Order: sequence, then structure tokens, then C-alpha cells
Amino acid sequence: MSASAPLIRAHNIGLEIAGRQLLRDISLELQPAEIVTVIGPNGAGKTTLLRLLLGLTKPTSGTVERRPGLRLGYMPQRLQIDATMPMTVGRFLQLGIDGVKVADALARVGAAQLAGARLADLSGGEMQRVLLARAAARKPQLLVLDEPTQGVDVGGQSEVYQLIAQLRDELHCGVLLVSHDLHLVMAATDRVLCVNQHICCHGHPEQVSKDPVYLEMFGDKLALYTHQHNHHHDLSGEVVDDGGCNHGHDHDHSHGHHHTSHSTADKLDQDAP
Ligand SMILES: Nc1ncnc2c1ncn2[C@@H]1O[C@H](COP(=O)(O)OP(=O)(O)OP(=O)(O)O)[C@@H](O)[C@H]1O
Repeated sequence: MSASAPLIRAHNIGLEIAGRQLLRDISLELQPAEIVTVIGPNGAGKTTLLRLLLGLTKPTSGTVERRPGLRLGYMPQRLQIDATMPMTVGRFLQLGIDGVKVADALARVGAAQLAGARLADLSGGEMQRVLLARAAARKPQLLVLDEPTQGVDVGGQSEVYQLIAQLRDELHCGVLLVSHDLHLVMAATDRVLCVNQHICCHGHPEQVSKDPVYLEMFGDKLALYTHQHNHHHDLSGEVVDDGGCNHGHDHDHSHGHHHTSHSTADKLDQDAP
């Protein structure tokens, strides 16, 4: 593969475990310096997809090709830290990675002051920055981040996404991330893959956010982010009192479908990216 060839290419991959099809028919390419975000409901197979692409799990069908010698930086979904563990941030960054310059690695994520702090004392947002610093320290060609804003307060979440975009610009690496922060991630990604056992829809964020399958899957959730309603509207737009029950819904079109309808998803299924 040449320098402009995809970093990873998956062709029709699927995974079946104990008779259960966790993922099926997934084809995709990850390009250098591109930010790709995987979204989907809980249990949709997002983490499993990352593991297949990284080669941590072998697909039961299809093939995954990685660029030979591909340098990966992986930030897992969670890291359990024992509160009594005395390890400092600086030491943690050096573990298993040769020649890491701790000050540079932390400066890259705006956390230079944390070098001497104990890992167990970090706040959620500080911990995510340190994990990002560690993933970036290998100067990866592909940075893989599983829910990078876990434990980060709402105010800090957009900073994490800005930081990810900054790392991409600085390291010219591809970024593959799983996220539940729909409202933030849509602004900070080049391409979105909406997954629920298979790829339900994909494309540029503005395309995907108008896709009926996406709206069906996330319409309610998006409405929650944009505004909270404690009332409904009738067809002419007049407010109808519903007795003060706070549903957090958008207008009428978001009602009645909290889960993906596979029949619709399958009907609208598109070509792989
Ligand atoms: N090794 C395994 N053996 C059996 N089932 C598994 C295995 N790994 C994952 N699963 C199942 O596959 C499904 C998808 O899991 P996965 O962790 O990939 O979902 P996810 O989309 O990342 O979910 P979440 O948003 O909740 O993190 C789940 O139902 C999970 O229980």
C-alpha cells in the first residue's frame, strides 16, 4: 500500500459468537488524516467493530487489511485505576513506550502541569487528557479512541474534541472514534458511520444527520440535547398542555420510536463507505 492508500480496509466483515451475529457485512476504509466517528445505540457493536479493525478480535467472515507496520495509538473505553496506586502521570506515560518526552507529551494536550500528579488523584477530564497524551505519544498514524469524553463534564467535552482535531492536524494521523456526544461530534468529524450490527447509514455529518435512519435512531436523543419540552404542539404549532409531564421530546415527529426499526434500516441500507 502506498502512503496515500487507506490505513485500514475492511471488506464485508462480520462476527458471530455462540450463534449470535454481533456484526455483519461491514465494509469501510479509513484514510490518512481523516476523522471518522462511529455512533450507534448501546450494544450496537461499536467497540466490537474497533476491536475487529485493530486486529484484537478476528472476524468470522470477511477480511481486514491494515497498512503494513501501521502505528496505532489506542485509548480504551475505561481504565480502572486503583486509588491506592502511587504511580505518577509522568511514569504512566513512559510505561512501555520508549523515549517518551513526558513534558512534550503533556504539553500537546494542554496538561503540562500534571507530570508529577498521582494518576489516582486526576479528575475525569484530566484523566482523559492523560490517556490522549499516551495514545498520541507513539506518534501514531491512526489514533483510536473509544468514547474519549467519558467522565468529562459537558463544558469540557467540546475541548476534548477540539484537542482531537488539533492532534490530527499536528500528527497528520487518522482518527477513529466511538462517541455518544452526537451534538458535539457532528461538528468535529469528517465522516460518520452509524452502526447497529451493520452500517445503517454513513457519510459527511450534515448528510447523516438528515438521513431518516439516523433520525429514527437518534431523533429523541438529539431533541434532548437541543431543548427540553414539557409540552406538546398540535398540528398548527399551538402548545397543548400535557399535564406537566417532562418528556424532553422534540416535536411530534420524534415520538414513538426509541429504537431502530430494522425493517426501515434495512430498506434504507446503503452501500458501504
Ligand atoms: N466476546 C464476546 N462474546 C459474546 N458477546 C459479546 C462479546 N463482545 C461483545 N459482545 C456482545 O456484543 C454486543 C455489542 O457489544 P459492544 O461492546 O461492541 O457494543 P457497543 O456498541 O460498544 O455498546 P456501548 O455503547 O454500550 O459501549 C453486546 O451485546 C455484547 O454483549
